[in-house]
Amino acid sequence: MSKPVVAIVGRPNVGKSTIFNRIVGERVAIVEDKPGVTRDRIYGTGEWLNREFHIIDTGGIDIGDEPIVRQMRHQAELAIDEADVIVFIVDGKEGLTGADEEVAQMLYRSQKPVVLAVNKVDHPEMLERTYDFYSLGLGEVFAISGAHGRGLGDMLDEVHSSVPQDIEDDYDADTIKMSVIGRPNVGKSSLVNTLLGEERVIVSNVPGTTRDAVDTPFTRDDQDYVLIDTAGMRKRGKVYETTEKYSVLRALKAIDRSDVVLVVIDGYEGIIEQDKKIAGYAHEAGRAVIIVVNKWDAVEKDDKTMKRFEKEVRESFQFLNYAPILFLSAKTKQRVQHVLPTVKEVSERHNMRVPTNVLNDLIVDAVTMNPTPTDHRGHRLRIKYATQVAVGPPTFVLFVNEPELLHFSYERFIENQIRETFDFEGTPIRIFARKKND
Ligand SMILES: Nc1nc2c(ncn2[C@@H]2O[C@H](COP(=O)(O)OP(=O)(O)OP(=O)(O)O)[C@@H](O)[C@H]2O)c(=O)[nH]1
Ligand SMILES: Nc1nc2c(ncn2[C@@H]2O[C@H](COP(=O)(O)OP(=O)(O)OP(=O)(O)O)[C@@H](O)[C@H]2O)c(=O)[nH]1
Repeated sequence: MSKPVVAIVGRPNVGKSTIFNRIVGERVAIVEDKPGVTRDRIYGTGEWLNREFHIIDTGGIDIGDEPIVRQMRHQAELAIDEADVIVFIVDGKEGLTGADEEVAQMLYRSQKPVVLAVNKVDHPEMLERTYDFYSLGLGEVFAISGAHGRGLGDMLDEVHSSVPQDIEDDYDADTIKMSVIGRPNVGKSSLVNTLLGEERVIVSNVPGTTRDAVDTPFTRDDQDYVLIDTAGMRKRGKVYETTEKYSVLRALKAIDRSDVVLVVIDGYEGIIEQDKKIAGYAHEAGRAVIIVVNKWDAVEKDDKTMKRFEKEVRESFQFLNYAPILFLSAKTKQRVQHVLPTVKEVSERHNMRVPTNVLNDLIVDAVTMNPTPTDHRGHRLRIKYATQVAVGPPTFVLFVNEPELLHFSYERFIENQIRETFDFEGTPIRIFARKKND
């Protein structure tokens, strides 16, 4: 199920980041605990009434040195193009401004669902400051205080009920949904074109999903695939589309709807921080991942170049240690024929199930080899049994005496044991501990 996208817009200083942090706060902290994964403060994941959503603070998208009103216009455009629901924040302390009115008109015309929130209403006696904002014509006005966390629940209820019903994907379960992501200019469009132009690929004209994205379904060797959001790669010439932060947003949305993600890096230019960030999202989302080193034709090579680059990839993307690496050239088509078979393989592993008895034998052996940790009180982790509870990605639950005793390093050890026994190349694995009393 794909997550709806909620965008926050509003003038500088109205409290967008404060509200963003309130909504994603704890989750960001959890994510940052994991090694190798970097997060910025503009995209986050929130959850309300059991539904997860992406949230973007458009104020953090750097749109260049422009007068405020123009920047706001770009931010609103971006929100209108990309979001399923827009949260428009205004400042109850300052009151209604001309810039607010201009943005309100754009949002109104877009016909996207808009939730209007008046921030900095820190005390009930300030409620009357919200009345002016009804004149914006956006319906209900939610009084909130980002600083005190007041009113956010009602606001999120409204966000929740404003999510359009038709954003689910409707591909059949056997179709492999894949996307090609990466920073600008690494060759994503070229790779897609080469893949689709390959012999024996039958591209169908079926339009994509109910969303604004344009997907490309095709068939190869009797396997149905769909390339998610290939139109998203087109440059549409809007100011914000050239910014780095925007390309992250596109990637996020595509990742969300995919089973398998091809993370493209530029073999000629090398790896930069932005590549890691984009790859980090694919990993966190639990998708199968293939690392594609493109433009390999342009690299001056000796017999060690590939090994050296591979080492660099492994060091830069430690959290993706399970991902196969393909060196290829979208331009000369060299080794592009390996892409779809690899996509199919990793997709199968992403959906692989391990029999419970085999899994438990493995755990017993693992514990014999490397005893479970104890804490400072001498309490030892005891794993009573394990079971696989989900696929896509394979997810295992260990039933234990005290879940807190399962530390990252032991979890990693168990993961490695699972990987040594079963071929899970290409897919992340999740392991959770649950308390089980005797
Ligand atoms: N009194 C009051 N102040 C708030 C509230 N929410 C945010 N502020 C303050 O307003 C100022 C701006 O908050 P930010 O969250 O940085 O605002 P922003 O809209 O993200 O600002 P930009 O990053 O410039 O776009 C800060 O000084 C906050 O402490 C609130 O609910 N009440
Ligand atoms: N030498 C070489 N050049 C390539 C290869 N693939 C793409 N290019 C070139 O790299 C440039 C960018 O290619 P695109 O396919 O537009 O890259 P993109 O990642 O889709 O770029 P954005 O749309 O900006 O995100 C173009 O000039 C391509 O011709 C390759 O395999 N080898």
